[in-house]
Amino acid sequence: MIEAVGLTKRYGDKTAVYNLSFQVRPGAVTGFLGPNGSGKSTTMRMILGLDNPTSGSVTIGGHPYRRLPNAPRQVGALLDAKAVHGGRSARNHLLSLAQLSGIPARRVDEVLGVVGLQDVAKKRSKGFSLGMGQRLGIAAALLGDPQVLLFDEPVNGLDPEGILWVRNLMRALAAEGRTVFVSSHLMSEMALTADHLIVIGRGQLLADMSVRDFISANSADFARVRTPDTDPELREKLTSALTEAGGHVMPEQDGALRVTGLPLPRISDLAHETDVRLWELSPHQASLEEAYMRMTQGSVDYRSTIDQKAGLQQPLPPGAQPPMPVPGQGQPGWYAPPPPQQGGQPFAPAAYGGAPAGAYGAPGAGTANPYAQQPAQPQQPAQAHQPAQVPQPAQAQPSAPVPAPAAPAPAAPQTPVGSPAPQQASADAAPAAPQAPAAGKQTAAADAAPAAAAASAATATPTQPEDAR
Ligand SMILES: Nc1ncnc2c1ncn2[C@@H]1O[C@H](COP(=O)(O)OP(=O)(O)OP(=O)(O)O)[C@@H](O)[C@H]1O
Repeated sequence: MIEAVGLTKRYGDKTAVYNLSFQVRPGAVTGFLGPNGSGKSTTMRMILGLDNPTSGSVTIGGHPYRRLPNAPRQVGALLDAKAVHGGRSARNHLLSLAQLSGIPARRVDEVLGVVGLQDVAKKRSKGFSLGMGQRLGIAAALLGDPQVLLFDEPVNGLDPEGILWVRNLMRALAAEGRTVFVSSHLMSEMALTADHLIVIGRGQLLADMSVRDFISANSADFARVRTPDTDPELREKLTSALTEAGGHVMPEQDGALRVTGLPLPRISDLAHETDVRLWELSPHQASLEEAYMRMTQGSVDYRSTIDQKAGLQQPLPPGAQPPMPVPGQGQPGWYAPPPPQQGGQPFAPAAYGGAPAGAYGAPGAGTANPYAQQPAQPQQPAQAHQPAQVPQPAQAQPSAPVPAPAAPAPAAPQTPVGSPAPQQASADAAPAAPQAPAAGKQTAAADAAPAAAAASAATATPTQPEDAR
């Protein structure tokens, strides 16, 4: 179990993490969510002993990482997949990590197979795509068969098959009783992968609850009502009747109505009484993304502005109107989930069918390796959001966001890990790191542990303390 108590980290006058307390329990996938710059990576680095807390503490199995007996064999992590020595082959990279911790070479080949890189094992990693690099980082995290795993944006750059594979991997690892802590900006993915969520905003805890509770607490159920497209008057008539009855009606871009405040039978009765035919009346629960937007909208530091294209466009002629928003492409200030079955509601994992095969439940074991033919297409990680709004009044948040500290310093943190390799300073630290971090990837944290990279991936020790689980 990972336990943070009053964890605070300041960089000069920038408070990256403030008074954060939470537990990450074994046997579940715990998602770690928060807007850009909210402190997720900083928190993970403190968990791994790469940054010292300004105050508070964080332990794994009751010990700070640096005092964990044989830490590399208990904790695996993927923090920065790009931080590898590009001149080394994937196999040699893993081999060097394995040798540090006495892991047999055959384990290297095992994890290469688990992540689907066996066919490119001898290729230099500098030629790897983003997704292939992520797979290599995940392989390094798995190398030691650790009980505690941390993944910072593990699906970044993975293709759909890779995303599905990571989802199954995380769930399989948790099902084996391991502690799995994973950050992601992909809400739809988190909804399918995580059991529990820890949400932070501006370094402070916003929520610590199950995914189901999080969605219930931060969204309102609503009904979707559609009247015949052929008769717009019916829509107006029904809107008036529903509003008079105390309902809250919002038009959706495709012409349907989103109704809150009235139960479905009442909506049906009102439609009947006003002689309005319905083409649809369906119950809906908001998605995790919508609930997340609602919770974190007050904690977003970096927001897009409208691109005015100053001096680059002809002004509109007098009397001309700017183009209307295109249905389905969104419009500022309005966030409506897509219609059901088109991404608005998470697909049930069972929909993917079939038990995953292979180690850690990796699907497609034994199938052709896509990397032997062509690299994976990187995909956009987090989307740049317009400030999202949902048509419900904001819910009370469990805690107020941290008062905005000093001017934003969006410098991305760098980690010295090429593998999961958190550094270790204790006397029982693993030998010095065999890998030279990629250029520019040296630790930026002045208080990072001295170099003695303990590959987070190391063989499982038969004497792992139970409390490390
Ligand atoms: N070494 C550092 N020195 C100074 N400021 C830092 C350092 N590391 C992080 N910060 C700042 O701390 C804040 C939290 O950063 P962090 O990288 O932990 O956020 P994050 O939630 O991981 O963001 P993202 O989702 O964009 O990866 C940011 O404002 C960042 O600029």
